[in-house]
Amino acid sequence: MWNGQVVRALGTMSGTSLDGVDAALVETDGERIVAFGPTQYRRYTDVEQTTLRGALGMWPGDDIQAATRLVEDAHLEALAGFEGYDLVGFHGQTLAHDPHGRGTHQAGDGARLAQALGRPVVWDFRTNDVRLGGEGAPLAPFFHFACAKWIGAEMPLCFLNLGGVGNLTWVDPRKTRPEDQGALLAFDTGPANAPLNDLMQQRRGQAFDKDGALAATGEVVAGALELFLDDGYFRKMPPKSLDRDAFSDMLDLVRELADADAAATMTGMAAAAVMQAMEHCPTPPDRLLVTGGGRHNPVMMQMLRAGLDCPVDPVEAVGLNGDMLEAQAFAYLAVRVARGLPTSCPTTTGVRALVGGGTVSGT
Ligand SMILES: Nc1ncnc2c1ncn2[C@@H]1O[C@H](COP(=O)(O)OP(=O)(O)OP(=O)(O)O)[C@@H](O)[C@H]1O
Ligand SMILES: CC(=O)N[C@H]1[C@@H]2OC[C@@H](O2)[C@@H](O)[C@@H]1O[C@H](C)C(=O)O
Repeated sequence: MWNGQVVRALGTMSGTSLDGVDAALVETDGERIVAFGPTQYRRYTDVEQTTLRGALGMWPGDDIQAATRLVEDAHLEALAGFEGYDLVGFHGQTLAHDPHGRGTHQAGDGARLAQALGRPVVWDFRTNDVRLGGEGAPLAPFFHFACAKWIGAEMPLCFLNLGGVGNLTWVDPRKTRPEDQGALLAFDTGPANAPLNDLMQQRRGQAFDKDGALAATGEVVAGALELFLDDGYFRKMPPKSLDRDAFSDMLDLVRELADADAAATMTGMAAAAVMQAMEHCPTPPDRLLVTGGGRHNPVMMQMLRAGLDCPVDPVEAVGLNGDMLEAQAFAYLAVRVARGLPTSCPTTTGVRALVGGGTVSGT
């Protein structure tokens, strides 16, 4: 399908923070980014968020009909305003991720979306990778490689996504293709915003620590931070990936702390996980470009800047859109799947061979 042609692809992402659906248009042939197009955000209501939260950890066959329906309907609303696109990359909502056990589960039926939209929909991006022994995540790295080319980078650099979970991609833009040996190294760094959000919900009834306001008034408690960094995940060599709630018991580490110190310490944990992760880079990167909601948190950004040897900037510094990068990634990956190009490789997910993840529904 579309061999070598530039197509207008719409990508969607409903991330681990459960805040809403991002949708973005990318013009690409599946190799080169030609242009970025319009974007759209459709927030989940509080009721919808509660339903999704209740479905976390569930698998196909469990009682997830309401969650699945609302994910599909929210996507249809997010996509309703777009015109003139050729196909859709539909990530869905990850409810459970256990790549070495039960697999990986993204809620939402791409075939239903294809029928409703009258366009081909590429979906279920992670299962093929897991079947071939991969982590099934992260998948954005092949897109990060294209972004590195798009910004004209000449030396190795890193992309860091600070979503619910953090993930890091080291890219060598001197390579020709993302699947070339030595072009990419990628993995999940650890928890980023998800446990901090859970803390804010428990202690303050707020969805997140806006602008790091609470953390800014507290102190990082070294003992709790050390216990956190003792976790075997940080010593594990990449590739490696995480479920949203893999570190949910880290809330116990700050249970005795006052709210502000607890928020500062959890922000410090997210930053420290990234610092540990940077040790795995094959060569020191020229710079670290940050995407995802955590780049809006000045306390988290300041901690990263203080702890790393390279410049740390939001991706906006190079003209990219940090709120939409993941949605754009799934637009790009959809075109790769449609063209039969790989979307992951041994150094991004640990998969045994190059694999193109995803099912194409509709014509
Ligand atoms: N102004 C802000 N101040 C502090 N934190 C913020 C701000 N804006 C967003 N965030 C954090 O970013 C989170 C949303 O990030 P993002 O949308 O990248 O997550 P996601 O895509 O759902 O996650 P993932 O990439 O893990 O799937 C919010 O839940 C919040 O914790
Ligand atoms: C299983 C799953 O949905 N993982 C997400 C999650 O959110 C961030 C991190 O954990 C990353 O591994 C991945 O998403 C991004 C988009 C990825 O696959 O690159």
